[in-house]
Formats: sequence, structure tokens, C-alpha cells
Amino acid sequence: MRKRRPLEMEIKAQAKINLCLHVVGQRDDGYHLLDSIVVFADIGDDIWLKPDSKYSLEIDGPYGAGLSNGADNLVLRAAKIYEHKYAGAKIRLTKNLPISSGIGGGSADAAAVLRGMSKLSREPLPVDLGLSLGADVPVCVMGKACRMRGIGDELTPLNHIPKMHAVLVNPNVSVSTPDIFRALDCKTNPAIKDLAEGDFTEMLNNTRNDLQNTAIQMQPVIADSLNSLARTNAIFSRMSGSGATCFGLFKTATKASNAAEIIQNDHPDWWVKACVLNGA
Ligand SMILES: C[C@@](CO)(OP(=O)(O)O)[C@H](O)COP(=O)(O)OP(=O)(O)OC[C@H]1O[C@@H](n2ccc(N)nc2=O)[C@H](O)[C@@H]1O
Ligand SMILES: Nc1ncnc2c1ncn2[C@@H]1O[C@H](COP(=O)(O)OP(=O)(O)O)[C@@H](O)[C@H]1O
Repeated sequence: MRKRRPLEMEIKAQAKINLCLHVVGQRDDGYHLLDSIVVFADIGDDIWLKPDSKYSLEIDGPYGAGLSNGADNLVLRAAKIYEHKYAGAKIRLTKNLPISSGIGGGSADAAAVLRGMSKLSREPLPVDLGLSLGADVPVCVMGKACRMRGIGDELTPLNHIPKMHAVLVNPNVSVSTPDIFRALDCKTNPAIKDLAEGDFTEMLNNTRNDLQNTAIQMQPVIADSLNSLARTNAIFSRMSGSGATCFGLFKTATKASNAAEIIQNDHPDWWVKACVLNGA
């Protein structure tokens, strides 16, 4: 018997973390060529959707107030890719992730909607479908650890990346991705050298986030976030994407949650979350 098609979907839009981000060139259209190791956290935004007679978006959650529910929202732009199939969709977005924070909240939301719409419609979901919505959308559609190259459109799954306990820290400042790319001094840095198996943190020490120094110059509080992770004995810390969110890696879940508690107590106005990376 044919399985009944679900009438509505609930989907997690997982935060994206760039464990490293090398800027290795620039295309004639201005987009930068990247070399990045990307993983996903077990925390993110929540999306509920259901086909309807028109497109509508309701937003709630701690960061909902900072976001318009108009046609420019990536959630609606993603849903409308299925306009040929559905006259509309009723969507609710619970915005838990800070906006413009280097952890791809908008891209993850768009990817989650594409995934949901493709399941509802039983249409296959090509990973590159999302590129028109943003360079980070294909990797979020893929949703698992991978090496990301090109402008974000060349993806190679990575199977040897361990599950990691982490703390994400955002000092509640927004960083504009185009502004950071524009301000870079050097756009032709070396690619990731060695992805050999072995001690993963040691391997990360040989990689970089080429946007980090420029982001710190624009928002010096990012250095404070990194210092807070170092003070709580993170075994590795770095900024994700174009910032301002930084991640720290910890040996155990308890060490991560203790560190998160200390940082949050010291900085009640920061966004601080313990989570698991690459755990799915
Ligand atoms: C930097 C990264 C790293 O994963 O993450 P975030 O900091 O946004 O999380 C991404 O490449 C961001 O992807 P995304 O946020 O989808 O970018 P888009 O909307 O396509 O582009 C926003 C702007 O960023 C710049 N941009 C983006 C991607 C890229 N490879 N080169 C660029 O130069 C361009 O100026 C572009 O106009
Ligand atoms: N659903 C959405 N969530 C977050 N940002 C969105 C969304 N739709 C559109 N945007 C816009 O996308 C831009 C970057 O969003 P975001 O994905 O949060 O950045 P980053 O990738 O740096 O974390 C912001 O200017 C924001 O207004």
C-alpha cells in the first residue's frame, strides 16, 4: 500500500559551524572562493509548515523580533521555489539563532524549508537547488559534515570528523558578511593542506578562519568571546563564518555545559549555548 503523504512538517534548521574557513581566491563577479570544513550543531531554529492557499510566515522565538516576515525572508523565498506545486504554504519560524552571526541561521532556515517542501511534494531535492538563495544554502541542504569549496557550491562529505562537545558564544553583535569580505587585505590564501585522519584538534590547528582578524578589527568584542572560551579551558576555539559567533571545543559534555554556565554568568547579555557538533 502507498504511504500517505504527510500534511504538515516540523523541521529543525541546524546551526552551521565553519570549523575553518580559508579564503583562497575571488571570482570576477566578486564572490570569494572558499575552502572550509563545515559541521552542524544539534541546536537551531524550528520550522513548521503546511501547504495552504497562500504564502504566509509567522515568526516567534528569542530573535524573531529582528526579522521581517516579508517576501525577502529566506524562508518564504525557499518555499516559493515550490510554487509550481503548491499555491501557498503556512509557515511558522521559531528564531532561536542570532541574526547575521556566522552560523547560517537564514541559510539553515531556507534549507529546512526546501527539505520540508520536497518531502511533502515527494519531489527530489538537488543539493545545488538552494544556491540562488545564498552561497551557504547548499551546504545546509546537505546537512552533514563536509568540505565546502568554490563559493559554497562544491561539497565533499567528510566521514572521519568526530562528534564534538562545544560552546557557541555570540556577544550579540551582528556582522555583515559582505562588509567583512570587502575589508579583507588578502584574498588569495593557501587552501586547507592536510585532512589526514588522526588527532582532529591538532589538524584544526593547521587551519585558519581568514575572516577572523578582519571581523575582530570591526567588532573587537569578538576577541572577548574567544578569550572567554580560552579562560574556560576550551581545547580549541575560533570564530565561525564571518562572525561574530565563536565556538569552543571541550573534551566532555559536562566540561562544555560548565563552561557555558560560567561564560553566561560573566556576560548575561551574550548568547551562549552548549551543544554537540556533528552528532547526528
Ligand atoms: C561566510 C559564510 C561561510 O560559510 O558564512 P556566514 O558568515 O554567512 O555564516 C558564507 O560563505 C556566506 O554565505 P551566505 O550568507 O549564504 O552568502 P550570500 O547570501 O550568498 O552572500 C552574501 C554576500 O557575501 C559575500 N560572499 C558570500 C559568499 C562567498 N563565497 N563569497 C562572498 O563574497 C558576497 O559579498 C555576497 O553578496
Ligand atoms: N529566515 C532568516 N533568518 C535569518 N536571517 C534572514 C532570514 N531571512 C533573511 N535573512 C537575512 O539574511 C541575512 C543574514 O542572515 P544569517 O543567515 O542569519 O547570517 P549568517 O549566515 O551570518 O549567520 C540578514 O541580513 C537577514 O536579515
